[in-house]
Parts: sequence; C-alpha cells; structure tokens
Amino acid sequence: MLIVADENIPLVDSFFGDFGHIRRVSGRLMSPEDVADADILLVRSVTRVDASLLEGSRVRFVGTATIGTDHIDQDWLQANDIAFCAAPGCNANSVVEYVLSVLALHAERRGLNDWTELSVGIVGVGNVGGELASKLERLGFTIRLCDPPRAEQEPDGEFVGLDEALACDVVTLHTPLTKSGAHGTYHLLDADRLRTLNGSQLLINTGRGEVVDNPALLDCLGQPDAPTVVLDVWENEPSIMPELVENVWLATPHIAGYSLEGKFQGTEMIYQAVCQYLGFPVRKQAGQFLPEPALSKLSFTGSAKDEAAAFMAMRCCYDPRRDDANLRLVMAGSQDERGPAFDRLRKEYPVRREFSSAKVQLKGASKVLRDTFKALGFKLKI
Ligand SMILES: NC(=O)c1ccc[n+]([C@@H]2O[C@H](COP(=O)([O-])OP(=O)(O)OC[C@H]3O[C@@H](n4cnc5c(N)ncnc54)[C@H](O)[C@@H]3O)[C@@H](O)[C@H]2O)c1
Ligand SMILES: O=C(O)[C@H](O)[C@H](O)COP(=O)(O)O
Repeated sequence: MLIVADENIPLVDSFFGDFGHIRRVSGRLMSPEDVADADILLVRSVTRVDASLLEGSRVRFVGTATIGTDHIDQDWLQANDIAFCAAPGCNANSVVEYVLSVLALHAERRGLNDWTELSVGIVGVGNVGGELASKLERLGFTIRLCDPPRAEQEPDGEFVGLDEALACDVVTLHTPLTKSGAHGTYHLLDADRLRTLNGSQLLINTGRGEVVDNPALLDCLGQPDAPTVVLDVWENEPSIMPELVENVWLATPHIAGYSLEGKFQGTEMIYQAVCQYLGFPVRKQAGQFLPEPALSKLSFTGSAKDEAAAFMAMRCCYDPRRDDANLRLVMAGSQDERGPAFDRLRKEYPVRREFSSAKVQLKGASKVLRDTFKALGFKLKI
C-alpha cells in the first residue's frame, strides 16, 4: 500500500509506518503525478484536493489532519467513492489558548484592572468557539454567541445576531469558510460590517482569512477610530497583504492551532479513521509520543496577585508577540521571499505546549486564583 503524505504532518512514520510505504511530499506543491499511484492521501490545509489533483489516480481514502475542510471538494470525493476524514476539534484547545493569550495581552495593554470586564462576541460556536465560550464563562466574562446554523437547530439556545456580536468589546471569529448556502461566511465581515466596529473594540480572526474582506479591513484600519485587530489567518496565504500586517496589532502566520498536542491529535484522528477504513485495530495514541515539556512546573507564592499571576503563567507557556515579531521580520524582506517565508515560519514552528502540560503550584492562593488557573486549563499541583 502506498500512502502519500504532506511532509508537514508530524508522526506519519510512527502512526502509518505499519500500513505500507510512505511518500512525503510538499503539501503546497503536491501534483497529480505525486499522488497517481497512492492508495491513501494525507494532507493539511494547504493542498487543494479535488478532481484536478485526483482524477485518474488510485487514491481511495483522503484524510486531512486539520479541522478546516474548505480545501477539500467533498462532493467530488463522494461522487467518486473516495472515503474522507478530517480531524474535527484536534487543535481547538490550541486556538482557544491563542485567543486567551491575546485577551490577556489586550487587557494589560488597555490597563484594565479586571479582564472579565470585556464582553466577548464569539462568531461560530462549534468546537473552537464552544470551548472558548465555556472557558470564558468559567472565568466570569460576559459572552455573546452568534451561530445562525446552530440557532436554527436549537431554538432554545441563547444565540444573538451578528450585529449584536459585533457590538461586543472583543469580537472573535471561529466560523468555517463556506462560499454557498444560507449562512455562507466568505467576506462575512465586509466593508459595511467592518465600518460598524470602533476604536474601543478588538477583532480577532483565527477562522479562515477569507471570512474577512482583507482590502476592506486595510481601508477600515486607515480610518479614524479604527478597531484593534489581531489576524492569524489571511486572504491568499501565503501571499498575504504586507500593508495589512503593518496595520494590525498582532499578525501571526496561521499558527493558532499549532500546539504540539493539537498537531499530534490531528495525526491521531486520521490514523484512527484509516484503521477503521482498513479494518485494523487502533494501537497507537498521540499521548504516547508527546515529549516531556520544557516547562513542566510553575510555582506561585502567596503574594501572587490573581490576574497578574494567571497572565504570567499564560505568557510562560505561550506569548503571541513572538510569532508576531517573526512574521513582521519576514514581511520586511523582498516581495518574492515573503510567501515562502510565511510557509517556512509554519514548517519550522517551534514546539509550543498547551497550558495543561505545566503543573501549577499555588501556595496560600485565594479560591479565585485557583479557579482562574483551572478555568484556563492548567493542572493544579495539590
Ligand atoms: N487558525 C488556526 O490555526 C485554526 C485552527 C483550527 C480551526 N481553524 C478554523 O476555525 C474554523 C472553526 O473550527 P471549529 O472546530 O470550531 O469548527 P466547527 O465546525 O466545530 O464549528 C464551526 C461553527 O461555525 C458555525 N457557523 C457556520 N456558518 C456560520 C455563520 N455564517 N455565522 C456564524 N457561525 C457560523 C457552525 O454552525 C459551527 O457551529 C475551522 O473551520 C477552521 O477553518 C483555524
Ligand atoms: O483547520 C485547521 O485545523 C487549522 O487551520 C490548521 O492549524 C491548519 O494548519 P495547516 O494544515 O495549514 O498546517
């Protein structure tokens, strides 16, 4: 059996080595010749999987080690009897931790005494948005949930319309990219919607770049009273707009979901689906491959102030400003180099561990502080 896999999927040999021969190729450059003789194709979000890649190939199973599926022509796969699986939720917690880290930095930058004063509008309340909502609720934030497809299915759910979500202090986007249907998200935030945001608001996009009209956003950022913007995802990756990078507060190269846990779980989920497809038992788990984290313990004394201690712990695990600085550095390079450099930052992304990998010791801490750490996902040392 031949398995063709994107070279950026981690642990391919460990998970799939027993199934047959593995050919690793560049996901961005994957061609019909690369996959023609494959039985199984494993991709990430940068490979468009459709008739132009697979027509006439031997491929019978496609797996994407990602949450997003907008790069896959699922109708064509189904029509051609090719099995498909994605990895729903695999890196949801990683994205949630990215958003929480951004919120903490935003609160500090704004000099807020209490970050939970911020109201947060979550647009798209699935695996990522739902997990974010439950953590924010536990932390005591006021949240507004906008998810029209869910609102239709759950008439008793407490959902708001997009305009109400867009009126919150923080607006964070977690929808898939869809170009058709009653609730298509392509340019969901167009020039008109962007105009409703003001200088006291923070807009975060970690969904897909095309959900926000990027030229309109650039225009909006040039107007007085413009919102603060954080972008992890961009239109036309990897050839993103350099002017937009310059004008947003934090700019990162589509790495919100790049915790080691999230990446390993992505591979594990497609492994499980391949096992089921082939009728083989599941013998391996992502957890068995996770190395010991570089930061395994954090200890706070009784003098730790509630919010400051939590922010310090979050920053020790992940600080989005480092990813922002690295992207700005490469965007300052020549135009031809920017696209490859965007991809290189992703390919060579340093190990980032989730909050749960660090055990936190709190000596003489208040119940509020203990609850805050737990709500953020840290494990408390008894
Ligand atoms: N930046 C990253 O690294 C990263 C990582 C993971 C996922 N993502 C992106 O985030 C998206 C969301 O991930 P998820 O796991 O929560 O997906 P999900 O499918 O679990 O949830 C998406 C939610 O969005 C809702 N939705 C659809 N159309 C909408 C609309 N017009 N307005 C409001 N809500 C709408 C759906 O009903 C659903 O509840 C993915 O599709 C992917 O594109 C990005
Ligand atoms: O959809 C997802 O899971 C994320 O966007 C994921 O982090 C994308 O990573 P990529 O496949 O581009 O490496």
